[in-house]
Amino acid sequence: MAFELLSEHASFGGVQRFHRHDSTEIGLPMRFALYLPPGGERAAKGLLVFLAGLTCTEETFTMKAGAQRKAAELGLALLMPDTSPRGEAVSVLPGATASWDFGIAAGFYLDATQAPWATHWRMESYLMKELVPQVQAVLGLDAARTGIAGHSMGGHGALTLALRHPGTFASVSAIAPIAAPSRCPWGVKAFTGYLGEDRDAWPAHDASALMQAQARVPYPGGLLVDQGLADKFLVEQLYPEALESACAAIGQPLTLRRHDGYDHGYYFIASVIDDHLAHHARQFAG
Ligand SMILES: N[C@@H](CCC(=O)N[C@@H](CS)C(=O)NCC(=O)O)C(=O)O
Repeated sequence: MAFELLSEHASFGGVQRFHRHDSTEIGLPMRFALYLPPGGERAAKGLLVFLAGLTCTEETFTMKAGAQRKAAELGLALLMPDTSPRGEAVSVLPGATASWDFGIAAGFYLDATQAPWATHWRMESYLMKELVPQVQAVLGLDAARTGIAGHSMGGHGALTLALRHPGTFASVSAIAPIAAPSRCPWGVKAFTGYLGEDRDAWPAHDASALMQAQARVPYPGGLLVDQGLADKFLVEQLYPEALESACAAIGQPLTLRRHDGYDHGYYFIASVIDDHLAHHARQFAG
């Protein structure tokens, strides 16, 4: 595997790196960010994959969440992938750049089945078969020390990938996730475009529907979800209550914290990120 190094920056005794690599699954070069705690690759006690939301790149969470301080303290590596394929080959596709909630920067962490997206919009296979295993190999870490988290569209990604790939992650958490995409405008637009109009294909990528369908408790160590109550997307797009009732129905422990006054943005993420890192580190240690 070849990760081209684009830049690196000392950070809290560790190093923040930005990389590019040729992705086989996407069929294009992809960028990602990787934080290594003090001691470097082989010193990391765990890996947290953090998936960002609509309009974001691999830089957004990396630069705005302030997660490196706590990651250094806990000895965690952080992997921040990009949110979709990019570049000339895909920006020419009709609809790829017309809106901020579909196409580029809106990959929804799934493999599209519909033309023209199915060729490159393969974010699930990219993460699960390519990027995460390659980074785990570099760090010498396995599933027992790998967690996944995300914000908004990335919260949807974290929850759905954790439920669709049992045994791949030790822990999962989300901040303001799109918890029931089949019933919100962002999700309906993305699923219609990427998965097609036949709604039978949608529940397999809907966190609340997936949770409801689990035969046994998938994450006995518990899920952590934070949601701001001044989030302008809460009522129309996020549906944390759907995830809450699905977890209750199958007995999945869930800590869903609702925070007065916090909006959808990175000031909220920065306010709760330390708790998310601690949530994952606790489960790696166990
Ligand atoms: N562009 C949208 C907002 C999109 C948005 O809030 N994106 C979230 C994820 S869903 C985000 O993290 N944006 C990047 C940022 O805040 O830096 C709007 O005009 O309302």
